Amino acid sequence: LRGRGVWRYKKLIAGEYKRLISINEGGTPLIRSCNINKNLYMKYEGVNPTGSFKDRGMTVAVSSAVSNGYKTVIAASTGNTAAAAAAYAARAGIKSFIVLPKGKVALGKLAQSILYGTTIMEVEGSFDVAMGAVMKLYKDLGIVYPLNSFNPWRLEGQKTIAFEITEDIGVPDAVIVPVGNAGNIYAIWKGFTELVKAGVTDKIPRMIGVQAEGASPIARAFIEGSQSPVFTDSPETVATAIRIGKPVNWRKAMKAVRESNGTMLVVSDNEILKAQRDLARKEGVGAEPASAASLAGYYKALDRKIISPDEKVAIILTGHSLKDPDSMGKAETKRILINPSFIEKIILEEVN
Ligand SMILES: Cc1ncc(COP(=O)(O)O)c(/C=C/C(=O)C(=O)O)c1O
Repeated sequence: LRGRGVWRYKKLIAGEYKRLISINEGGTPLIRSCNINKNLYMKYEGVNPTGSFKDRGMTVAVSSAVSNGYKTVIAASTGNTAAAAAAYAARAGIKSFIVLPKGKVALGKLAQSILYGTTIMEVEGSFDVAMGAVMKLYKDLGIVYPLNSFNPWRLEGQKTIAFEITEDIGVPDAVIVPVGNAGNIYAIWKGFTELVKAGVTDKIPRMIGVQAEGASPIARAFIEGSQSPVFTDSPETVATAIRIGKPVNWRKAMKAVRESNGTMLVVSDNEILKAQRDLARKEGVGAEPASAASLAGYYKALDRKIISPDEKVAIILTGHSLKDPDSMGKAETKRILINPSFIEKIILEEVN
């Protein structure tokens, strides 16, 4: 394997692997902002093989599955876990099943899952109905290997985001992560704590989790200071990747945020869509709405003086814009039907 990406850190990834299933995931660019704030860095996970950070966890989890003789993997998903599970299972030559909330998965992710040839099972209701079914099934059947982020090997892969950021810019003052099922914020925090334990670094960034207003059980609990979240059966947000009402890893997320002296923030769908346009139109970076929640969270953190403009901050852009064409269509831009002879006139009007 080339010396970049997730398996560059093989020695720091727990577990023994007879076989590595890799599509050269990881090693993603950390892009410095040029028009929002020079102290802001964007970890662009959209350039992973299936277009989201999920590939980092999937390479480890599927390598673990095949190394332990599993021939069948399963995952509930809002879309990105599904696409990644399908791709890595295909590469491993094993069968994959994904369970999706019917009609609630962004088009790009559904199309990917179809292309990769997984078996798609759709359920009525939210992602949480799918998650509940998978949890029950793998406990009862035992013949399928679960790929959701309660699977520790997923987190072993995703923690490499922390290693790469540290190699690029050192330990930031804060890291802002969009939170759905809540595995990723914990995995990234775990990565930073392991670097301190290994004596490589001497500080942990403040971990700031961002949830969408209509799907924010953990953020609300954190803000209200209550011990456990109030789950919802009907999460709602344009950021369909994080439209999760009963996050399985909520305890882990709370631990990461509390122990890093971080916080949780709630952002509205409008703030998410504005942030998505800002990423594209100020930085040239195309991200899906859930990813843009981290920029919306950055704006809110600046506004509330949770972060100061001169602090070094990394935001995790978890998925590519192509995942969710419908959300891009919500943006507006000038689009005119013209007679070709008018092109010069229009351009001269626009640029003068
Ligand atoms: C683009 C994007 N951004 C953020 C998250 C939240 O990460 P977690 O808090 O670790 O869940 C997801 C999660 C998606 C799924 O849970 C799934 O694909 O089933 C995502 O796809």
